[in-house]
Amino acid sequence: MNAAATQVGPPDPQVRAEADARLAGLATPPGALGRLGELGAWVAATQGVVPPRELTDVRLVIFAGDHGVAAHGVSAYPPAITGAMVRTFVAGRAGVSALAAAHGVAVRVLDLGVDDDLEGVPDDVRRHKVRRGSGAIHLEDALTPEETRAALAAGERVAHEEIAAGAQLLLTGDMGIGNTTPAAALIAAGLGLPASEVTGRGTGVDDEGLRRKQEVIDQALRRAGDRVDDPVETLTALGSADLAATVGFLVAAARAGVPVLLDGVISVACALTADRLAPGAVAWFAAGHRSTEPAQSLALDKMGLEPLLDLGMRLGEGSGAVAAVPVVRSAVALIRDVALLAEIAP
Ligand SMILES: Cc1cc2ncn([C@H]3O[C@H](COP(=O)(O)O)[C@@H](O)[C@H]3O)c2cc1C
Ligand SMILES: O=C(O)c1cccnc1
Repeated sequence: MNAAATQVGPPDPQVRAEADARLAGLATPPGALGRLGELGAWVAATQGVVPPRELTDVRLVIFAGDHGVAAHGVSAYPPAITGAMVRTFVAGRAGVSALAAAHGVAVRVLDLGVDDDLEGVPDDVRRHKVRRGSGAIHLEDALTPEETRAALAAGERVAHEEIAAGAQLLLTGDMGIGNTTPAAALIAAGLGLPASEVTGRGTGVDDEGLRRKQEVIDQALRRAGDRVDDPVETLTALGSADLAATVGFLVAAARAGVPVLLDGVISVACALTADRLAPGAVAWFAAGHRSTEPAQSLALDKMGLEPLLDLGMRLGEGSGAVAAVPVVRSAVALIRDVALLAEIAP
């Protein structure tokens, strides 16, 4: 991954204009499709064709890893859950597995930094591993600079593999106890906000846990200092292997011109960081849902993204993105299949 920020061009503006014109000509009153209309036009522009093709190949990649902060009282659950959930994704029995099966979304889980060797789990899951666990970000860097580069490159490689295999729409998911802490820190760093504004309850910490989590984020931001001005340095200081890989994946998808549906606070923190690394990348992203985590809404506002769903979800795993796939498919069906008013008007 080239650390120097290089601009990413938007979905084809001419195709977008053609899609907007088709939308305006459909046998529906202007604006009657609401945001479904705009969403269909956006998909057409990302594909470079009007009407857009049906989204038959939709793929979710879940990046898993452990986080040193999890040993410091920032989560309602113990770190051992991370490895157990990786095995549950492999078995197809997690929350997101049920949604993905219902909506025809392929799921791939990758261990970038789980603090467990995950013996017996398929090699494909483990072959991108960068390290076991990431540093406790209030006390030390999450990663070495070499590990950050390796994780960014791994995410980039995975995006290219999925695109080469035919992905038309990509989704990102996360698994890692404690990961809402580095995600909130990345958002605080990217938006220049204090810990008090970005900290949420994650898996459901009590008031004492929330206070500890805010202190950890505050201490981490103070420790990182002005390194937060650089997105790669931010990942080294405040991120993790799984988050850095997600950033690499998002940058590569945007550069390759493949649209991405984002999930909750972890996915959105990585999208914000990807857009800092590759300005303009955000034009290839849509927001699947609004999470209850405050940092997610702050980052979505900053990126100008309006979530498709608002169901009070706070699961992660890519679940909010997968739940929004039928909405995206609905948008495509409308702009593809509805007659033009000119064809039917007497
Ligand atoms: C059983 C279980 C399944 C999950 N699936 C996703 N998460 C979510 O919760 C964790 C983040 O929240 P925090 O920062 O508070 O630890 C991540 O693992 C995230 O993927 C889960 C958490 C648990 C306990
Ligand atoms: O916003 C999310 O995706 C989220 C919230 C809480 C816990 N895990 C994930």
